Amino acid sequence: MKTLIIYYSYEGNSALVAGELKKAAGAGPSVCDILELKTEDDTKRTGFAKYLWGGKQVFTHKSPKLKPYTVNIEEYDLIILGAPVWAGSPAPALLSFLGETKISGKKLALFCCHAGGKGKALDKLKALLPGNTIAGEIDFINPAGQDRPALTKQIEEWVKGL
Ligand SMILES: Cc1cc2nc3c(=O)[nH]c(=O)nc-3n(C[C@H](O)[C@H](O)[C@H](O)COP(=O)(O)O)c2cc1C
Repeated sequence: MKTLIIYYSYEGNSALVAGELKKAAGAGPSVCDILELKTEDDTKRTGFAKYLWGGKQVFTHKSPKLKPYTVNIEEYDLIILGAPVWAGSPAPALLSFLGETKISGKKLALFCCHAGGKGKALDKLKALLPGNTIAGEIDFINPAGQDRPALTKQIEEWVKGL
């Protein structure tokens, strides 16, 4: 089984989940690669400016330019896609990736991180991935602030079911 995790994280929560997923999906003989999406503009904003800047991207459908990456989707049996929720949608950086890289006929699993209001983020993500099989979806409430062993266990269980 060869798995690829593709994720974007602005504040580390989705990165934490991706790291735990890699440990779980890469256990034993399985192989798990990881692709972190990074935006050209990697300025760290805080407070109200952060929500204004991020929310504007969502509402104007302006997906940011990504830093160069290489990926060969066809190599993988399972692709896990994840991002934080921004204004009820997947963070635009993940949408930039999906606009550039066609994923079709694959087995996928989706995750998102949020602060308690995931809205329809995972449904919106699924709508962008027609022609694939969605094997699982899961969401986490700011996991960086939660009990780590419980998170690890939850992720191991989820990965087993994919
Ligand atoms: C621009 C912006 C918009 C956000 N919108 C939402 C939202 O609609 N609902 C929610 O529950 N959390 C929202 N959040 C909080 C993040 O989804 C949450 O903290 C998540 O765990 C961050 O993941 P990350 O650390 O991987 O970036 C927003 C955060 C930002 C920066």
